[in-house]
Amino acid sequence: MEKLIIHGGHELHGRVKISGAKNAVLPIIAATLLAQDKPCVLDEVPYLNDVCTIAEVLRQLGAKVDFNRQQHTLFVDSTVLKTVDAPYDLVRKMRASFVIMGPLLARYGKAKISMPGGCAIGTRPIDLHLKGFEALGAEIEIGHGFISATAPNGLKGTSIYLDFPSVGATENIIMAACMAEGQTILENAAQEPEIIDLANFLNIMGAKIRGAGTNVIKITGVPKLIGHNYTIIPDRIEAGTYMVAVAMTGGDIYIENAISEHLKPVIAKLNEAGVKIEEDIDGIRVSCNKRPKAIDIKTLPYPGFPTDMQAQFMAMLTIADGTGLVTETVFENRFMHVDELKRMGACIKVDGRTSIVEGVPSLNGCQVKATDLRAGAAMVLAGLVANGETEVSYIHHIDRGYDNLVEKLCGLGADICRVDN
Ligand SMILES: CC(=O)N[C@H]1[C@@H](OP(=O)(O)OP(=O)(O)OC[C@H]2O[C@@H](n3ccc(=O)[nH]c3=O)[C@H](O)[C@@H]2O)O[C@H](CO)[C@@H](O)[C@@H]1O
Ligand SMILES: C=C(OP(=O)(O)O)C(=O)O
Repeated sequence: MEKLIIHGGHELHGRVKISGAKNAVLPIIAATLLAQDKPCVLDEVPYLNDVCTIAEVLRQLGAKVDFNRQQHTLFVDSTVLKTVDAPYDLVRKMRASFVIMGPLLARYGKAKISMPGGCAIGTRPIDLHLKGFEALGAEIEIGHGFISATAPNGLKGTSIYLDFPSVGATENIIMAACMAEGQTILENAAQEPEIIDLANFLNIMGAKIRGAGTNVIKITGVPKLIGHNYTIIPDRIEAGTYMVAVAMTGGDIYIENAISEHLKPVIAKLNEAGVKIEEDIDGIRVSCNKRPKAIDIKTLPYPGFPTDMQAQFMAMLTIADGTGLVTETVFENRFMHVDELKRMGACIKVDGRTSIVEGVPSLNGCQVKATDLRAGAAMVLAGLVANGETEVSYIHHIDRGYDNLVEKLCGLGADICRVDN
């Protein structure tokens, strides 16, 4: 089993370049399934386990997929597919692969996908995706671990109100509606930058989508989409993770590619904690020369504070000056990092959806595990400031979402390596 070994206590200095966004590239790779003519070439594709998994899902459907890891490009030719069935062994590896249902349904009027199931951070139902498909005229059947959707006469545009601004449901419904007859109006839609990136890609392929990035998205169906090249936006959560790293270790780094517009709540909260942040068009400079101040955070859908930054901020609060409250409203079980942080000497009490984090002067390195992707990032951050050695296991979770983490942190002066034993 691979592990990360970290020796804490090094300030971070230098430059780090942010990779393409995991949560943008995954639905965009799914969207390539809509291209009936011409292949797509995606640029700034991060090398992540999740990208490899969805690429494999597309290969199983019959697409030709070639991932050039060095160039960060992904070639996808989905013009001819051989099946619309996605098997359990791949979908279970990554919930986000369920986002292929919308494009398959739009293009073929049918799709059969293994139930994605829950994951460590919550039960993560897909009822909103399915209600959207049904509103567009699809019939849904669930049985034997699979979800089948059929629309033999094609999908028809309609009005859909999402009970919650689900990111995945917004993406799946946009893609399903792209080739539906007439107009679809999606209300209470998710507004994340990754939704805008998906809509931009679909529009370049010939779709007619307006309003992405607001809570009302209008999609006018078109008969056909054509493959195109596209560059993925930088990963705001990766950028935010490096920002918190400096807040914890001290130092001064420049984060190339980071888009401050996408990081407003993260920047506001770091400012409140006393971290210095300077924004320009090429990136963000972050510096810190004292212990961060305790702050309160509450996760919310975009443009609120991102749940995918909650664990990293909690790691920061464990060594902050004062007591901070962390309230998680998006996922019901996203506090698994608490027990791991406590192993390192953190002082945290959980009360329902809120954690009360009393900052301690220092953490102590020990053996901990990555219980999910961002919890794993939080353990790495804690290890960067802890006394002595921290060993983080179950790092396959971290490899789902951080491109070249070890190399990037070493480049900033951290003492971290990957070992296999
Ligand atoms: C690949 C990807 O983009 N993943 C992101 C996406 O996940 P994902 O798209 O799964 O997140 P959603 O926005 O759908 O989920 C948010 C909440 O809505 C609930 N829900 C969702 C769908 C549904 O049909 N029914 C339902 O009840 C979920 O259980 C959860 O409690 O957005 C999350 C919220 O910002 C992020 O943490 C994930 O990193
Ligand atoms: C929860 C996350 O991702 P996913 O939806 O892919 O599990 C995440 O990126 O933190």
